[in-house]
Amino acid sequence: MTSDDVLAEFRSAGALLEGHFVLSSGLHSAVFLQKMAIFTDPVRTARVCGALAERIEERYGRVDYVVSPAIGGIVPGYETARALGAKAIFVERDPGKPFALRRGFQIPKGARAVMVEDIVTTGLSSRECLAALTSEPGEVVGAACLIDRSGGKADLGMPLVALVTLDIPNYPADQLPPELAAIPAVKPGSRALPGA
Ligand SMILES: O=P(O)(O)OC[C@H]1O[C@H](OP(=O)(O)OP(=O)(O)O)[C@H](O)[C@@H]1O
Ligand SMILES: O=C(O)c1cc(=O)[nH]c(=O)[nH]1
Ligand SMILES: [Mg+2]
Repeated sequence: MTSDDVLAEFRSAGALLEGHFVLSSGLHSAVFLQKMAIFTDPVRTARVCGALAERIEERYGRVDYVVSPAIGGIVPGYETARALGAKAIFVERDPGKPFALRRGFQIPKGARAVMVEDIVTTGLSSRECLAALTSEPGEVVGAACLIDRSGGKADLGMPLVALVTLDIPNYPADQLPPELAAIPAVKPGSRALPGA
């Protein structure tokens, strides 16, 4: 699947939104990739995650576990794990707490794990997910995502395989371009904003 094919999936699913969005990082953007519009369609999700699994296998070889950050990472993590023949687990957080593995999830000794994220913007959620895995007995061999919207600039401290790389502008709240400031902002994701 080429980048254009993946973007065509996002477009035809209605997942490419334009407006004024507050992202998980607190940055603002005129573009939002509403991945849930993809994940509500299991057949489309299998197509896209199957392509990601191929890239993961090419880059990292055998993968036993896929670990994803909740909520957005759970469905693509599961579907990518299915295509890889791996297990799927996720990290989640209690309000105000860091990501953690719960529910008896672990990466056992000798297992090779890949962190699968839906969208990477600043890489913050991915880094927080990886930080929750450092004391696991198994090895995290790399990271992957459907769309890296940082233009390849996000630093996860380990290799990142992206199905598509885009460079989409983001703005701090006090540096909005006038056309964005003129539109009321919405915050689609699950991370609480500071002070909320
Ligand atoms: O690279 P970053 O700057 O961290 O941004 C990307 C993150 O933002 C979204 O999660 P969000 O916290 O909005 O919640 P969700 O997973 O419930 O959609 C998305 O699922 C990524 O996890
Ligand atoms: O940075 C984010 O929070 C983010 C951006 C995006 O395009 N899609 C998404 O689900 N989250
Ligand atoms: Mg997320």
